[in-house]
Amino acid sequence: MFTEDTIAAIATAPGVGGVGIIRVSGAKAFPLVDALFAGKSAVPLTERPNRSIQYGRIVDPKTGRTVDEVLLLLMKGPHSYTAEDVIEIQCHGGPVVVRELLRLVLSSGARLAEPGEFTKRAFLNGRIDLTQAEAVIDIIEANGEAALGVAVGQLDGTLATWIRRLREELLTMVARLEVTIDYPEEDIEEVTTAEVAASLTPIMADMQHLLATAKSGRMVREGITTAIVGRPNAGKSSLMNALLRENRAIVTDIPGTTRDTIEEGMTIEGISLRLIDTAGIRDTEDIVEKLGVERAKEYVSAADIVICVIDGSTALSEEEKDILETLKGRTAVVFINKADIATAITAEDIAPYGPFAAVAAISAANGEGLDVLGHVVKELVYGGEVQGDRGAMLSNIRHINLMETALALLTQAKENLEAGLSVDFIVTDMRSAWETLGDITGDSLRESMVDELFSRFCLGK
Ligand SMILES: Nc1nc2c(c(=O)[nH]1)N(C=O)[C@@H](CNc1ccc(C(=O)N[C@@H](CCC(=O)O)C(=O)O)cc1)CN2
Ligand SMILES: Nc1nc2c(ncn2[C@@H]2O[C@H](COP(=O)(O)OP(=O)(O)OP(=O)(O)O)[C@@H](O)[C@H]2O)c(=O)[nH]1
Ligand SMILES: [Mg+2]
Repeated sequence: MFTEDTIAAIATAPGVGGVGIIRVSGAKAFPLVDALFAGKSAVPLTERPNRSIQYGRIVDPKTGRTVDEVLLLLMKGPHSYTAEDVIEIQCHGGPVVVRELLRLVLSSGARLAEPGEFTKRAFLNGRIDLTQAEAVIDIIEANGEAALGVAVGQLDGTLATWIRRLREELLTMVARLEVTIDYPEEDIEEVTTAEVAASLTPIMADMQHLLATAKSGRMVREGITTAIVGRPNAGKSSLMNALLRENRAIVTDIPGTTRDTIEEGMTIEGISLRLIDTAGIRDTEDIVEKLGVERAKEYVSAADIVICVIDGSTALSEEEKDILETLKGRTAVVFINKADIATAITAEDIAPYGPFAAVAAISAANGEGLDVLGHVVKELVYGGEVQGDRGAMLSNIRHINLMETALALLTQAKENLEAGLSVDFIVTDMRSAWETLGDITGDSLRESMVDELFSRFCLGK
């Protein structure tokens, strides 16, 4: 265990709430809080049952005044969140009470915790690995039920277990190769290199399998950028409002109403979407509208999903045909809008420009047909071979990059093995791959990386 400062912070969100929590962690947590606590019993907190709840008051020792009526949660290390002695002071949830209690704890010898420091201690004390610590941030920042599911899955250590197994297997192979360096008898080396090359194959397949989850993992974790495009007056802003169920964007019957892009978040099937309403695409002399049209095109090229809104009350215009042409190879949904008043365009008219993820007649005015979007989102995220919640999943770009690097190193090592290159080269690449995988879990500890990572946490976590 680390003999470090005792740290304290407010663990609950700022503002008014039912209960507020001040968390104290470190070797002095128990005596420090004891000096402020007054309950019925005179038994010191250290001698009371571990993991018990104690009722009493927090009293300012300088003035003798009661600050609040509280419950204390006693958790002795190593079985606590930080794996150190932890006391939580649960008080009434007002900003002033919470601040006063924190002030008292700090003036009694605790130091204000840095952002993420409680979780960092849990990591440094070996209770959790880096992927689990990152899962804690992801749980807090989850943008929808799906992202929460992925984060909770990572918190239980599934990903870490996978990676540790891969590392063990690599290390075994490295050891076998190193023997041939020490005893360079030709025949042993030949047999060993052939065997190692063969056993690299399933390891690399596992890594590829894990990387195959990355695309959907990332979309779930980060949300899906969805751009709404179409010609002026097609009903893009009306669609945006219908999806959000609020009058967010201005709607008029004047073509060219939306000039700048408008962004808003929503969840669909538990997955977070970043909806972007854009300026109707047309040739225009108006400088502001022209810039809006350029911006619309940029957003379309960067989007995960493009929703193309077509005005279904009149025949397909040349502008609309051009827009449809630009969607080749994209995940695109074509909504033939205004189905409540007319159906001058059918799905068959659109099909030749496809394939599209979906083509549907809708009405932004009455909401008809909009549920198609949910199916498209689900198919995009969970479709194909990768399922959402089975086994380990990669969703964090840091993990994805490291996994790709490790795989590239092993690919190199395998090629070199097969080409009969010196075993020293191969061992170097395999060791690098082993270290790189260790950066994912934090087993190959690099301090600057760890500091950077925990600084992204919020205070009190
Ligand atoms: N009041 C409160 N609620 C909270 C937390 C907290 O710290 N305090 N947590 C976080 O902020 C989360 C819970 N996470 C926790 C994780 C591990 C341990 C813990 O004591 N682990 C020990 C004992 C495990 C056991 O009893 O099986 C261990 O791992 O050894 C506690 C909380 C969510 N809710
Ligand atoms: N009947 C009917 N009218 C609609 C529907 N959707 C939009 N409209 C009308 O079409 C006109 C244009 O709607 P907007 O949502 O502003 O169109 P837009 O595509 O955002 O237009 P720009 O911002 O100019 O590019 C408005 O008068 C809307 O009331 C629909 O589903 N049915
Ligand atoms: Mg608009």
